[in-house]
Amino acid sequence: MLDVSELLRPEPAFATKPVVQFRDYTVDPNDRIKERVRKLYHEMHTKMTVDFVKERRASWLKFDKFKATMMDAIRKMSEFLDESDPDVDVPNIMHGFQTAEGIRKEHPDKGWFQLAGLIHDVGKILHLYGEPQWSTTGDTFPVGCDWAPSVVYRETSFQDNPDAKHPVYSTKYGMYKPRCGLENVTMSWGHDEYMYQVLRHNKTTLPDEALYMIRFHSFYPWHSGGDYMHLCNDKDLKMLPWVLEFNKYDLYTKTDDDLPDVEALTPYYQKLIDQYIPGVLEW
Ligand SMILES: O[C@H]1[C@H](O)[C@@H](O)[C@H](O)[C@@H](O)[C@H]1O
Ligand SMILES: [Fe+2]
Ligand SMILES: [Fe+2]
Repeated sequence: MLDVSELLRPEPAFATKPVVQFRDYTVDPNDRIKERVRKLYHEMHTKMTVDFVKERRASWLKFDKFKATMMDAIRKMSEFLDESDPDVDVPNIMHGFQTAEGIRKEHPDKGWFQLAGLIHDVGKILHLYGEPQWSTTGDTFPVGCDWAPSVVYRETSFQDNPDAKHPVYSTKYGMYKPRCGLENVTMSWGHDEYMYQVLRHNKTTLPDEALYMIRFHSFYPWHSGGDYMHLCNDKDLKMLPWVLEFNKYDLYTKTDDDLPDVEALTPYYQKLIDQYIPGVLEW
């Protein structure tokens, strides 16, 4: 018999555990990691307003905070543990290399894709320079319009967000026009948008597909939830398959057990950095 679920989203052979065990956001007060995750999103969903995002963008998008090469920034991720992630309990540097190596195995010819895998979460360096975890990590969603049903903890964690009472922001389209395109949508502030903007500011030669994956990889309510399609234009729909291809490696290579040998892999990825985003960058 044909199993339709396999047609919809085939389970990748490389997944480090059964796919249903990833992204488990059920609530369990006795589970240390589940409580860590729930509390982080509660704070995010309470405080992530249009005004907050405007203010953070105005500050971070000056790129006057520090200077570092991409490899230095990657190495900094060994000091960072993502508290929003139910599937990872080791420093984030491991996850970057796991993602990149997963991509490299199946797309050996696409250096740009592998590099996108390595750097996609490096925007979390925000936290090492003062940004709280709740506005650095976690899934993203548009601000300035109603929160869609597939946002995690949608029913229980937005009650105290001031935008819930706003006459425009609380409506389906909010401050947006139908099919305005995601590039014209203001996303919740976090590591995706920051990394995308850092790459552009520093004139990366990575292709559009890579930039798009990086910018929207945490937008699960869209790429996996199927929500917010009313804000998408043709470009977004054309890019969606790339975001989903990226997501396979981002999510299913996560494991705390089989950790990559960062030193041994560094020379290979340094070459890709030299090709696509060389030198000292402004952050
Ligand atoms: O907890 C994770 C983590 O913060 C990831 O980096 C982000 O991309 C995911 O969307 C989120 O669920
Ligand atoms: Fe991420
Ligand atoms: Fe990631």
